[in-house]
Amino acid sequence: MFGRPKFVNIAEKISQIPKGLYRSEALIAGSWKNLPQKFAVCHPNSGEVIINVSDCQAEHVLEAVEASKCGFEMWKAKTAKERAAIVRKWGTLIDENQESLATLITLEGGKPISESRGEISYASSFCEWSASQGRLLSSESVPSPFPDKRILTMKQAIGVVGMITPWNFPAAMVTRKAAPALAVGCPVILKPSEDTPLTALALGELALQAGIPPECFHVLPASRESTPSVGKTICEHPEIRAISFTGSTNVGETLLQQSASTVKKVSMELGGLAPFIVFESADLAAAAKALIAAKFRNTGQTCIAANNVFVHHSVMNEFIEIFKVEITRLKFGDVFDSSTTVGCLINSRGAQKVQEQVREALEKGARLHSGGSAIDETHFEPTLLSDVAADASCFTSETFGPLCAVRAFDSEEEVLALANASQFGLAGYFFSTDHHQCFRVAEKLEVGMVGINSGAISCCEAPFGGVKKSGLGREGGLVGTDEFTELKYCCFGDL
Ligand SMILES: NC(=O)c1ccc[n+]([C@@H]2O[C@H](COP(=O)([O-])OP(=O)(O)OC[C@H]3O[C@@H](n4cnc5c(N)ncnc54)[C@H](O)[C@@H]3O)[C@@H](O)[C@H]2O)c1
Ligand SMILES: O=CCCC(=O)O
Repeated sequence: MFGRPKFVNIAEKISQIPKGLYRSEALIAGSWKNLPQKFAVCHPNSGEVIINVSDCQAEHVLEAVEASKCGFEMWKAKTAKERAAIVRKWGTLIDENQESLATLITLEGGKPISESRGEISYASSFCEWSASQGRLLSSESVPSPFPDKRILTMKQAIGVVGMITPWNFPAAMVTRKAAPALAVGCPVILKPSEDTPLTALALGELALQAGIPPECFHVLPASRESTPSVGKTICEHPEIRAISFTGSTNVGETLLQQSASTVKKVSMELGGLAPFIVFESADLAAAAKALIAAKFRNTGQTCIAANNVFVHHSVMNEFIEIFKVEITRLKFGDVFDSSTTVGCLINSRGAQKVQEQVREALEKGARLHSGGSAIDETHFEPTLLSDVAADASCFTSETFGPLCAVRAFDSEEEVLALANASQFGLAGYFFSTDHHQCFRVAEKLEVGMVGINSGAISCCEAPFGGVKKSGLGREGGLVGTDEFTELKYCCFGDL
């Protein structure tokens, strides 16, 4: 099960990607800018440098804003149908280049290649969905209380939008934001994660090929050092009317503060601490399979990953035995092998965090059933702990790695209190065959998304987002375009 990761021949992988999709320059107003300052993008599997990428600064944000101002006038003047055709084409091109884009994700993010292919399908689905959504922006007429007046509301594109995205879904987090923004008429200035800019730059090339005007899609890679000033410039620029961020809650808080002076519309998809509850009536085999999906997808580096697993004490032993068998089915190792299901962590800090959480949980009395150790700097064995103390750090903070931490509970009230004690509220999951309980618990869990007898909840048709410190706003679903529109009320008088 736990094979050693294989050496990846980076040059050979790159040679399989069409030249136009392998970019290291910034994309501003349709020009590929080879900037003198660069930063290294590495393959997390080995730490080897893939390529040095142009490092944008605050001045590049200003350049992109200037272009976007003209872009906005031109793009919003198009019909929704014209924009939809272009956004849909972007999705088609993403699908057509699935293998190249998946290779980039795996090279720079270390995601197992089969999951990277899945991410590309997920990413393109937001283009197709948003293209349709853009055509359905509705106006409403509400009966007026005055006989000579009429009330009409309309949704209008908000303007230039700044976007900052994470490394864990370097394609899907871009299209989940950019496709709806573009579909309603907003230009996009994107700052991708410093760990995974290559996927975003390839998406930029495909956006140009699809016909998105050069003034309307800019990709500004920036190093860890340059990112704070690039982010601050995006947040404080008065011409950028909305910011859409996905990433950690700490950074989200900073961006919220920085956006205050220009009173921007903010959309924040932040960290989670998802409870996964197995009630006594649950189908344990189904729950174990779902927990594998909810925990180990992207090697545990998912904002909606099951983090705090609660199992009713009456089924605990049986559940652990079933789940241990499921863990042995995971295939850990070479990220370019299509059968690999668990890959590497984004960097050595990710692996050290998991190691530290395991050490502390064991010290506090947890039992180790499987895994428990790092294989090398970025690879950590899929790990199962039970009897985890409620105050262990793997229960109080996002693990973001292949560690499954379980504790027992006695009653529905107790487990809801434990689950809702968190400051976070992104996703939650539970398994039960008692339909009364299903409704009760779904209503009482303080999260933005609930999986009821399901561990896989993401799709473009559903509204993605959290409550409490997990964020503000929703992406996808019927409301995904709302983040990029303003509601205008028109009062027609003297009629
Ligand atoms: N809710 C969601 O939809 C969702 C989705 C994916 C990831 N996440 C969360 O993201 C986190 C992991 O991703 P990460 O490590 O890339 O998060 P991160 O917050 O460190 O980085 C996210 C992005 O913010 C940028 N950034 C960092 N500091 C900044 C600053 N001072 N100003 C402006 N930008 C800055 C980074 O360069 C990156 O592009 C986890 O907490 C995870 O739960 C949430
Ligand atoms: O990591 C967060 C995004 C994952 C998802 O969209 O399912």
